[in-house]
Amino acid sequence: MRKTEATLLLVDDDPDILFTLKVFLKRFYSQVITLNDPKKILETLSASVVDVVLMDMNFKRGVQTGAEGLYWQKRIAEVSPETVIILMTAYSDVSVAVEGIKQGAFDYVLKPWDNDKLQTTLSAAVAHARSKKAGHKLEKISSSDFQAGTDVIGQSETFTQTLQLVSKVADTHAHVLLLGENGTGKYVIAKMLHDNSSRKQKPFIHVDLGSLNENLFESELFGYAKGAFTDAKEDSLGRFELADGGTIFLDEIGNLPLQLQTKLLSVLQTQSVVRLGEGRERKVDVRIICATNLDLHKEVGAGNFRQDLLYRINTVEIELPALRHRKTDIPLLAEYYLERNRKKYRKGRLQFANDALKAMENYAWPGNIRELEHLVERAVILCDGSEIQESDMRFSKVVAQVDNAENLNLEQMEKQLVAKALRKHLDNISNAAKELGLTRAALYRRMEKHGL
Ligand SMILES: Nc1ncnc2c1ncn2[C@@H]1O[C@H](COP(=O)(O)OP(=O)(O)OP(=O)(O)O)[C@@H](O)[C@H]1O
Repeated sequence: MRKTEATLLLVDDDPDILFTLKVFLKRFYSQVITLNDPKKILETLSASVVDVVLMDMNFKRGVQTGAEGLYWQKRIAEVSPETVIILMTAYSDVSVAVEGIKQGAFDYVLKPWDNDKLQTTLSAAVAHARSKKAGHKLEKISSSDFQAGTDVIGQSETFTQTLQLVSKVADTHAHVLLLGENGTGKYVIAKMLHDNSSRKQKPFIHVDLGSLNENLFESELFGYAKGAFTDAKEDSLGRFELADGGTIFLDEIGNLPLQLQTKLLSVLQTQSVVRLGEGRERKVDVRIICATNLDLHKEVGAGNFRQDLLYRINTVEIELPALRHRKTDIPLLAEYYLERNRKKYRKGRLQFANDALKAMENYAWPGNIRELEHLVERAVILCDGSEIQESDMRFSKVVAQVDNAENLNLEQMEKQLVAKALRKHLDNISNAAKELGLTRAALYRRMEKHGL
């Protein structure tokens, strides 16, 4: 078994407990440090990057108040805010551990511990430590090296809660359903779930179900045997088999026609696929993550989506907030994309004027982060001076009214926006899609839906 790259720090005054824990945890984690004296915690944190501290709450014989544990928890948070803390306590002292959680500890473990439960808690804590680090990169925004598409930006309360949920479920087998408007980061979060799971060394396969027609659906997902149809010159693996041992991300699942939903359900039930033109079942070990911008519960009510399929895929539902509902993240994201594009287009010093930042915060962002990304990129390209003004941002006027018009029928609003973008770009799909913050496939689907 491959060990997870993570450093754990175990603190307990009982050497036997430290020894037993260390022997067990060394099987799973690359580095396990032990301390029998909490006074050495701060020194250790300054010498090593510690992902998770697992700490007893009482260090003096006969003292069971937990006050020491709470004290050290606070000190750890001050010197190493990215480190995640798990408290260890006896059953009789759970109330103190709960107080620790209120003060920011990730979780607590009861003594005597159960090895499986301990390992589950620790792996969730390690995943959480990773997402904390990802969020923390923000503070280094002007100096960090950006890697296209890999940073997950956001510190608002709403988004932090989402990340906490992500870290809790990442390293489990739970099927996850990601909900949220276009461009809210469903793909990014799906990848994050995979990267923080024990499947991370195996493939992450993305399938845009909305762009597969009925003919392609089976051959793409389940594969085919040579001769299954005219162009099938040789055997071919489907996406499920490609994802074996890893994760398959079924995007736009809400757009899957009913007859294909039945086929997908059968794969999920049997955990096996049958290649087109072949009789035998092939077992696959795949974690399923699905995403949609539709309200699937409503779609079930309307008879457009199978309830049994919904229950198969939504063990955990994670709702990604629209950008207009995480306003404090707008300047962070804008700065992030400004810096990235400034480097990409080799521009010198460049910053947002106050009016541009204000306008961004007040804008409705119907295309969410993808729209912001495109708008900032365009502004960086077009801006001649060293300050991006509101006028460089080119917000869509109709879109700007969306927030005030939230009570209006969203379908009508969407139709209006799509029609306007098409008119403006003289039916050029790529440009209209870019302006709306949609993929070309997503725009086509909306055109079809609204009969445009
Ligand atoms: N938290 C984030 N920090 C930085 N960039 C982000 C974040 N979330 C999303 N993005 C960027 O926003 C864009 C859209 O994200 P993504 O494709 O994950 O959204 P989506 O919800 O899957 O969209 P759609 O529903 O249209 O498929 C991507 O370029 C992505 O890199």
